Amino acid sequence: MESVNKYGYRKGTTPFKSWAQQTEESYQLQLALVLRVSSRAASADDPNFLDINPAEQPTASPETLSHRFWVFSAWKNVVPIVNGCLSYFDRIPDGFYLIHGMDPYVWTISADQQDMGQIPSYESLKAIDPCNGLPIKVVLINKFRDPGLKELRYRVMSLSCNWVSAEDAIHQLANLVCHRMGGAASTEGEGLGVRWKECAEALKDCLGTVVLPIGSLSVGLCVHRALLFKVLADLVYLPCRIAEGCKYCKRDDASSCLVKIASDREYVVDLFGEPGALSQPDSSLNSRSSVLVSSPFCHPKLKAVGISQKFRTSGKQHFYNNQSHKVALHDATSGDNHKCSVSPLLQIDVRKSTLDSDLQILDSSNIFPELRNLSHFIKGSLLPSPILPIGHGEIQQISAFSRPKPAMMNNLSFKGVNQAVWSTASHELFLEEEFNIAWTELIIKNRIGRGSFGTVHRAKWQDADVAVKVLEEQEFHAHRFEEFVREVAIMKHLRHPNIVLLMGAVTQPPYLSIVTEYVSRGSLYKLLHVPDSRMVLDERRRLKMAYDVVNGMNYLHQFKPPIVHRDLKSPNLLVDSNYTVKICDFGLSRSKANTYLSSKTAEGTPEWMAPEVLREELSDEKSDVFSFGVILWELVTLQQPWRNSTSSQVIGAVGFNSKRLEIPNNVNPVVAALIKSCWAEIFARHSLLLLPIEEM
Ligand SMILES: Nc1ncnc2c1ncn2[C@@H]1O[C@H](COP(=O)(O)OP(=O)(O)OP(=O)(O)O)[C@@H](O)[C@H]1O
Repeated sequence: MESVNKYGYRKGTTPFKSWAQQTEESYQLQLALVLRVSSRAASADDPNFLDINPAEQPTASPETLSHRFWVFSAWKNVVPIVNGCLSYFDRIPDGFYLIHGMDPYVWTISADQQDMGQIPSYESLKAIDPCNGLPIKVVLINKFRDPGLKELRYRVMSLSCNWVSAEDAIHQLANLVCHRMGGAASTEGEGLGVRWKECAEALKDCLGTVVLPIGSLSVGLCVHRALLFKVLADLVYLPCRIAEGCKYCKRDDASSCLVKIASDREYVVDLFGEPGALSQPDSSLNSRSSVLVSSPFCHPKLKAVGISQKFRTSGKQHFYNNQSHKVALHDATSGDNHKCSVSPLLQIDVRKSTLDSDLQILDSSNIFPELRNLSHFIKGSLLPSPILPIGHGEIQQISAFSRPKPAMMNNLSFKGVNQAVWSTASHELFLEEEFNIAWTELIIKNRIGRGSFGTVHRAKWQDADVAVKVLEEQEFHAHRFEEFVREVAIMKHLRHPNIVLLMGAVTQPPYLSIVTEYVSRGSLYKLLHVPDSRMVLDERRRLKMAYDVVNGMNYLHQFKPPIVHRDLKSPNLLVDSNYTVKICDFGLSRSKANTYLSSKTAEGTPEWMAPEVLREELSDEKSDVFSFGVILWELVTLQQPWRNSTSSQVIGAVGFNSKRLEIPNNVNPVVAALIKSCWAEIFARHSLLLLPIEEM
């Protein structure tokens, strides 16, 4: 084989091979590709093939996905394509890239042996001299190297708290993408292709590389719009795939986005003419081979196939029916601008914001790194997962985790406690002798605080500084005792720098107590609300504190089974000598939280509580997200939440009148957006802040 450079061109020349050579290689190559794709197609026999369950899907590497997309988008009329170019399963990873101006065929037949079946590496593309006249351009998706994309992601996050339906979300995302990538256009004849080339060339010059971050493109073809839309849709877990064909252009790499709404309906999203408009997948789309977007939800009109209700069944039918892959489908353009139904998950009545007002540019340059992690928390904490209930089974589950043995333990039993209160599980739990601390081992010092469940003292235990919370009630009612057991059981398995460390418990009345590490600066609440707090705690330190809370809460929410605090508030956050924040007081707080409307309305602390908790409705990790929003508000404003309102007024305002604390204008807009997203109604928090666990 002739010597070629790594981009598939003969060194110093344009690619050239004899006709016979090309035919032979072309045949071999197509055969190999067909075999490979056929083996992929065989997976359609798997009844789960189309099920959306990302947890079970191994995540493809950026190179693998880029390669697949590149080859398929360039060769889609040569080989049969299964389920579009990027499926619902595929999340576009950071590092994904799309190569323009270079044919995968040329690359493949001329690549070195070790590069066969590979995409040109990112490094080799990055090393191309942009001035060498080659038509190569690489569009990169990587939020870490792309401030434009980062900013778009923040904007989507901030928009998401106002979305009331999937349709709303799609509409705003499509507008965002369209607006960003050159605006609406009815045909590519309007010069978009030319404008894209000009924009790409200018960027190449300006950036000094052929690698163009997608967020920097001011003009985008349909394939770029589709990629950007999918990236943003992935961010908010809107099921989206990219398929061949586009209503507006006839380019080889024409692509469109399809979104899945409800469980068995998918629609093509318009990203050009009428951004956000949805149409049936079998509407006429241009592509090189007149192939229309085929959809497992939309059976070919050539054959009468019954409508299947089930996604899985539809998928199977789609793949069993050979013709559905590449058939020029009946043009069903009439009435294809379908206004989709609202997903039940999203049917809530929250305020709608106009896109214009949301399109304000957020200055990403002054985003502190900590903010990335705040978003991380909001995302991470919202992963769908069962809540830790308060029954015995869960305690057993928790106790399956191991705990290092403390240096010295005694053998106290529970003689003083009414045996009737012991359930089997909690009894077993407490019989773990390593856990008990004798009251006599504690050297009690000054009193440091008082909460609704007891008095807290500073003490020494085995030369360590500890805090001892002596429970108010020592004559235990069964219910109370279980609360005590619960808090201890939960805490004893937790190990995290942002969670107060449990040392043990005194389990013998009249000294029933919980012993934790001593955290020297006391509560965050006290620290924030003293007159010179702004001097002591500069903004960066306060954001770092928010990040600590994020970290600790993420740990609790990721715990198996997840732990919901339910009473997250600044008085329950302790600050150590290094200003590290540690979360405390969970366990008991769950039951306290449940009783606000019934018994504690007047004396409780509803200022941090989520509306659903105040209304005594079902709550989960998202309730903690709301409370975190209040803490973040306290950290940036240094004000006390609802300072001039009584508890009952707060319950009425937040719980029943959708009122929220005011965010002053001088708050960093990114932080303000984060706070607002924490304060969305629970359904919006749930459905649209289901964001991936990764750094923003
Ligand atoms: N481990 C600790 N180290 C240092 N100070 C602590 C520790 N635990 C609690 N405190 C202090 O004791 C105070 C009372 O704590 P406690 O957890 O009993 O009540 P609370 O959280 O303030 O109120 P409530 O229990 O009603 O929610 C805290 O505000 C804090 O200042």
